[in-house]
Amino acid sequence: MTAIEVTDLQKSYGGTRAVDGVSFTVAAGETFGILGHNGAGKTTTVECLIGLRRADSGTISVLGLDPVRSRRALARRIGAQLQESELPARMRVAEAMRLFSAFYDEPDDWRALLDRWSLAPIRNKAFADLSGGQKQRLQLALALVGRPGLVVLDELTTGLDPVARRETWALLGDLKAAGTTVVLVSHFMDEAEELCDRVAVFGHGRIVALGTPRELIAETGAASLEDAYLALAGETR
Ligand SMILES: Nc1ncnc2c1ncn2[C@@H]1O[C@H](COP(=O)(O)OP(=O)(O)OP(=O)(O)O)[C@@H](O)[C@H]1O
Repeated sequence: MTAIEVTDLQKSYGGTRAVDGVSFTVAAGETFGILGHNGAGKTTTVECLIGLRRADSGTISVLGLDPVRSRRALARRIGAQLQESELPARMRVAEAMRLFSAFYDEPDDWRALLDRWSLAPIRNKAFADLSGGQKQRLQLALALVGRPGLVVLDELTTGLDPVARRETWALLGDLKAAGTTVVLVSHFMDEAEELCDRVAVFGHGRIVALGTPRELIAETGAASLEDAYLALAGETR
């Protein structure tokens, strides 16, 4: 089954072509990585996927829905952790979890999620007083509280310490085992190699390579996805 189908997506901001004819599909249960240099169009693409931005042209289907026309219906079925999303400064961790769980018909147990994401000890802290990594973990727990079938994670582990990063990988492994479809935007090639079934390498608003990490490594004759990425990225500059 196909979870996401994107065909010839185009999006410009004024004179800047952020996304310039991108097409890809993501199968249900797949972990799909979106890689690429700063400004390659990754965030714009995922924002179009979840209905936060309207594409100039092209078609997008997410869980069988048009993300712009069915934005509210889709919001109940997907979880998103985006770069730099903010909560009210004074909102406390537990309060945010309780509030978000109320948006969904069959939410996960938010108290259990606090434990799972090591947020229980800071449950009474205000959002403004959290460290960058704590904010990140909270955003992720909030993205999962509705038990979504699809999660979109933009720079999931940026700002996390090495231990928290590995813990997050393990939790993502659990999500995958539960059959959740994951779209993961990342600058970490070790993360993409470990977690993703397939990756798309973006360059200047286009997909310049798409395949399993193993395929991209074989195609470029590299020793790792990081080396394969550097070889591919060199071609896009
Ligand atoms: N709101 C905006 N207004 C104008 N230009 C924008 C806007 N958002 C993004 N852009 C431009 O669109 C292009 C693609 O940006 P986008 O954020 O999608 O890239 P990205 O691959 O996610 O980058 P990064 O890795 O730095 O997060 C860039 O040239 C960026 O400057």
